Amino acid sequence: MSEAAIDVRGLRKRFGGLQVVEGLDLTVAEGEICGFLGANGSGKTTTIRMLCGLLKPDGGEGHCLGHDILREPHAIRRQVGYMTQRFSLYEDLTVAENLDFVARVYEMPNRREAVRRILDRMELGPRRDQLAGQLSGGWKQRLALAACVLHEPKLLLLDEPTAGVDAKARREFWDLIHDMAVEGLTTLVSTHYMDEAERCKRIVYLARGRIVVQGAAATVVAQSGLTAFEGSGDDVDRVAVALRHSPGVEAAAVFGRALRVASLDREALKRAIETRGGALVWREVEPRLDDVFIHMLSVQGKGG
Ligand SMILES: Nc1ncnc2c1ncn2[C@@H]1O[C@H](COP(=O)(O)OP(=O)(O)OP(=O)(O)O)[C@@H](O)[C@H]1O
Repeated sequence: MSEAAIDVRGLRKRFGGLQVVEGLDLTVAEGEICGFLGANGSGKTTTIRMLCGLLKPDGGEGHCLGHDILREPHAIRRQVGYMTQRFSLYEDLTVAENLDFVARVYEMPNRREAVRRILDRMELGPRRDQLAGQLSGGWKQRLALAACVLHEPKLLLLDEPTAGVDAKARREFWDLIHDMAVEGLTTLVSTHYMDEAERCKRIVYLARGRIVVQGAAATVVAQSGLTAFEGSGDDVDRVAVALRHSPGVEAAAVFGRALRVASLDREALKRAIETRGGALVWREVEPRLDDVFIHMLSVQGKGG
């Protein structure tokens, strides 16, 4: 069993009257890609900032990369690459100049070689002399990632790194994360995208500053207890409206000519389909990760 890169217990943080993180235990193994999920405001960013020593927890203890999170935040910061939601690049500097600047901040020996290596690694070489401000969203994120890993951190903390980036660029960004995991880099990444959650070895779901579910995506789905049905036909939108307000139906979503419904209450869901399922052709399907998250978000929304 590999050593844990992150191992914290009972983390707590309060802002004014708001308890944002409340007794959070988290272990992430070395080389693991761990997805951090949860509704807006559930405490993901706050946790990430406590882990990398940017924010002092009110309580709790533990280690990040073998360093005590309370006593050795500086040592942790040196070995962590942190990409914030609003990563700022110097738009009027070129790609290479931005990276050279970061290398200076980290006082890296042999800066020129380090920048050349990372440009190659991230396939940014052909864009090295382009102004950062003129890059597309996907390339900007890739440059931001390059800047985060330039000093060869052991842990990457990525806070919604691909928000607003197109599907191809997002997929390539994740390919890079997986390539680096092979070399032993640990990643904790917050995301609201289900396809990204499915690319993590393990996901951790946060609600009101506590972990409520964690495990491999397939395990989380299998343990959810949800039943899902799919109906197909011409009248899906009208049937969706009718079903959405039926007892026992937690979610009803239209995908093209298919209507997907899910519930924890199998019998109530079947009754709803029988009475309000219209002329659609219905079949039971496997629940998916998005069904599970919509379920958890609705439970939270109802104060559960
Ligand atoms: N410095 C701060 N001062 C006061 N309140 C804060 C501060 N930082 C965060 N909060 C509040 O703490 C709560 C949790 O915020 P946090 O950014 O950790 O959530 P999140 O899960 O990352 O959300 P999102 O998915 O929207 O990024 C929010 O209600 C936020 O407004």
